[in-house]
Amino acid sequence: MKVTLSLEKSKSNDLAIMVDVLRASTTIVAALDNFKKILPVSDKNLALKLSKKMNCLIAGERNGKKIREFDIGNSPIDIQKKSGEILILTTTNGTRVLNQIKCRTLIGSFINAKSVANVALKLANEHIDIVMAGVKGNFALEDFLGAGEIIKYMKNVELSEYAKSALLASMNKDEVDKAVKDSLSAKKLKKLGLYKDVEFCLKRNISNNVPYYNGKYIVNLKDLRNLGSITQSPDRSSS
Ligand SMILES: O=C(O)[C@H](CS(=O)(=O)O)OP(=O)(O)O
Ligand SMILES: [Mg+2]
Repeated sequence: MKVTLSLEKSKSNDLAIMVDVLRASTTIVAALDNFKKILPVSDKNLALKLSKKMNCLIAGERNGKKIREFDIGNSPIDIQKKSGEILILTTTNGTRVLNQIKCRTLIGSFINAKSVANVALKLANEHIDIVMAGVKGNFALEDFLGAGEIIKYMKNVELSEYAKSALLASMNKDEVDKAVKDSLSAKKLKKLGLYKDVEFCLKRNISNNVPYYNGKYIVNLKDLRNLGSITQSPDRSSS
């Protein structure tokens, strides 16, 4: 099994794991405790229109700040106080990057690293590409270290040098925590009074949820019973 690392766009036709530690991936993992499925939307006006038409909760932000007309922002802590059938979500990077990936896609973070690694190894045929969301096309340290945390749980795989670098960089938990807390994304969230989200996003393996994006919705694969239905890449021609 080959494991590679990319920024924004995926190099795999087999399986991708999208990582957006601060905060979209963490919010998506946390939201699946109380929502059946999540509709990731890239455009905020479309998201608002859909939420009215489908009469469901809408969450999202731009540049870290809650979008004014939305019910909540992109906080993994706040989303745990809500529940429902469908959640509509749009964020600055994570949902946009998700909609650009054409192969089967899981969503990973620090809070579900072990579970997403295990499911990825069961689902992939030969190539897992971990796709860092980054920030508006730029490298984001927290996504690199989050990818490394996931790779930690992938034994007997062939790592690219990029993937190996992420693994090496994520070995020391205290150093990882300090680096993420000092990251540009974390500093932005701290300025917005959202530092508690940063601390939450650094918790290790508090969730077994494994979000899977089927080209329309994000659903939870945690009990593995659904695996049989997703052996092939979804048809994303319409998205
Ligand atoms: O909502 C977030 O924490 C970030 C905002 S920004 O990228 O730091 O401006 O968005 P996300 O899509 O979760 O990376
Ligand atoms: Mg981010």
